[in-house]
Amino acid sequence: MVAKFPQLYLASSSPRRAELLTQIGVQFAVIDADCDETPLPAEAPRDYVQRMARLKANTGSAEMVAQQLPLRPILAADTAVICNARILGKPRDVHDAATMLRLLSGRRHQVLTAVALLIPTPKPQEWLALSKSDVTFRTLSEAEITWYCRTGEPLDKAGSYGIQGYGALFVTALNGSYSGVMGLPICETGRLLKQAGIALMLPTEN
Ligand SMILES: Cc1cn([C@H]2C[C@H](O)[C@@H](COP(=O)(O)OP(=O)(O)OP(=O)(O)O)O2)c(=O)[nH]c1=O
Repeated sequence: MVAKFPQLYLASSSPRRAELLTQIGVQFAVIDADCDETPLPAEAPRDYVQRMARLKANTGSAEMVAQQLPLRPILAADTAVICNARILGKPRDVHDAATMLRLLSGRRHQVLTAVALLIPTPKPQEWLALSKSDVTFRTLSEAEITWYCRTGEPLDKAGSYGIQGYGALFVTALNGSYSGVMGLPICETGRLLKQAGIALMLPTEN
């Protein structure tokens, strides 16, 4: 995504995040924010996603400086699935994906997405938001898990499913933010952008 006059940089390789940001009319350019996503020993899930979102935003900021790009706000996010107190990130391979799906089968889990917004100038500032959603899966058969893993959809997604894809076939209930589960909670992101003074194409308030 290359906007001619970007309002901000999206520090993310997630096509879903770019899609959701486009949905709300933000002009942005994508910047690299590759970092180590290993949770710390005994790290609480909400601390983990918030730390990751901030780390991605800071990595994006360092990249912006290294590439001598014009200084702009940097937005980043992190999504994790929490089930039985375990943090489920993206699977290592199809076997890992199948193990995660067996764990999620017939259960309710939580999806946490943290969003970080870094304003580099004139005075560096950081804003954070957290979206929490509960998602319930129906019971999945082994044949369904095998089929779903073969679609390739689980491989780049936290918890090994995409609510916006075939994964929706497994979801019996969602309490929270659909966009948050997909990787970028729109309402919370809009609020952060507004707090930071980044204009959205919304009607002006009197
Ligand atoms: C649960 C769920 C996750 N996901 C995705 C959102 C995120 O892209 C991904 C979680 O991994 P993240 O590490 O949050 O993000 P990412 O590695 O894809 O991208 P980046 O760090 O560069 O921003 O899982 C869905 O697309 N649908 C879903 O239903």
